[in-house]
Amino acid sequence: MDLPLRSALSLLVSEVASFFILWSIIGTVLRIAYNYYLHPLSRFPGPPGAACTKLWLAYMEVWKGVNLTDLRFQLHEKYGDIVRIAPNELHFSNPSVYKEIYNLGNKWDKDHHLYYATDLDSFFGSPRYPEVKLRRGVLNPFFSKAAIVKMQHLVQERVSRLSRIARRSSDLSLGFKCFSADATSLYCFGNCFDQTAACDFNAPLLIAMEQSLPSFSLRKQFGAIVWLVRNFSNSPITSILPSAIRSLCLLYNIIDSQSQKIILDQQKFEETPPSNISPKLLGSNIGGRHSRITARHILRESQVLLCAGSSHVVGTVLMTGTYHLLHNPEMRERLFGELLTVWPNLSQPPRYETLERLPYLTAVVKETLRLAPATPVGLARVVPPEGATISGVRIPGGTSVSQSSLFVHLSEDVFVYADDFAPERWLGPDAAKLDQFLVAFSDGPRSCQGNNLAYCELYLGLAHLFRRFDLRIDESRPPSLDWKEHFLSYHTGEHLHVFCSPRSS
Ligand code: HEM
Repeated sequence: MDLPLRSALSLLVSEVASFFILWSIIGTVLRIAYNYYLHPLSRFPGPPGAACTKLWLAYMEVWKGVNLTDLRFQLHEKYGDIVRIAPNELHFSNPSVYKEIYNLGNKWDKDHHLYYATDLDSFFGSPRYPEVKLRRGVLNPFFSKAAIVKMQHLVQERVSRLSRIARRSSDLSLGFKCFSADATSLYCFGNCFDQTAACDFNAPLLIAMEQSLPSFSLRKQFGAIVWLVRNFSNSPITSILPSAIRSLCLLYNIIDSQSQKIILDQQKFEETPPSNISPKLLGSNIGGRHSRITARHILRESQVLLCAGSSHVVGTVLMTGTYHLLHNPEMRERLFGELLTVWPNLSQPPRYETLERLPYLTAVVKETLRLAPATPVGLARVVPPEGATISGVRIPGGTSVSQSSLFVHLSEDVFVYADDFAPERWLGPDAAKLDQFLVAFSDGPRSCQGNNLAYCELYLGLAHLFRRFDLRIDESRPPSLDWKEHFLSYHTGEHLHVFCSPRSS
């Protein structure tokens, strides 16, 4: 190529590039100006940065390392009950608003900006209610109370194993997660992942799950990460990625191999049908984007059911309850005394239905669910095109709205001394009124589908631990409940190490 032609071409390339750069700068400035001055939400209070761009939240979370839950509380203190936390997003603080957003009448979509960081292919991450309705329908009988009661021996078996394995100074933060992963995998897939067998509960699946949580903030901003992990989790390229994303790749690989086993066993499942989820999902016609569920979908569902849905959350709740009980000897003794009334002989553990009727244990379970930061994130929903009235204010269609359950659970207007662990509050004369404010499983058409299984694991987990063992915190490693929001709560403090001395009778 001769020289004049080459320089003409490079001039053209640089002019086109400058044009696009200039155009995107003008576009960004115009978008920011629109968001700030003309956007339908511009009348709502909030930090100016949040009104201009959703990168403000990313900056606070990723760059400044702020815990989003703390930030929400601070913003409400400064700006009032309704805060514009992103250009198109409102967060509400008044606890009475929760049921206005999350209720059976509102078939509102989940906001895909939040959920694409989970996995849009799983039904948890799938934003549109009509797409998941059929799939929820297929699984409903499987997660019903009656089904859980019938299959409780699977959970009993795993909690007994946890009790056999717990030893001197056990890491119960991990132990509970292992128990829940085992119980859920056994219940859902007929195939126990046997995480409790790992030495000192250092199970690779649970460790990878925990260490991958901080990647959530990045995934939320850069959807490509989810795609990358999903398609290249085995590739050597992953070695150059940040450690939280490497853990996510590892998690995918572990679940992938476990799920392959499930899929291979499918034939066996079909011959022994009653208990597991895979054959019910596999091949069932679910309509929507995917007309039939394939083996690949099972992988996605397994990941959500096992990690986000179950082991991490159930584990966090059990750990929080145990932590508080171990710091309150009177409560521990009261619980033990009540358990003795239905479980006098150690070798004959009661059934779940019996435990469920114990008032104090029930109060402990409720109080634990209230205080544990199970899902601290604001579960964002999109207001339908016709708009909606929330908290007496007209909200335009297309707005993303949310309220973190912590704004209900920690509200002093609802729960007196809300920061204190006080199971007694669930036994007083006003207790029945409080039930509507326990929203750990959320509410409405996208509420937790595994809540019956979760309750079964919580009752059996706490009852077995406190009946079978004399427990004492390992003071050489003082535990802390500190955590940071990464959709779920990421435990940043020391794990709960407990001396577990088996009771003789
Ligand atoms: C204490 C334990 C648990 C808590 C606090 C909890 C809480 C929640 C919450 C708040 C949601 C709503 C999420 C959203 O709106 O995006 C949810 C959804 C879900 N949970 Fe749970 N969960 C627990 C245990 C379980 C268990 C054991 C399972 C089953 C193995 C399970 C399965 C699910 C599923 C499938 C969904 C998605 C429902 C949908 O998107 O339509 N969860 N859970």
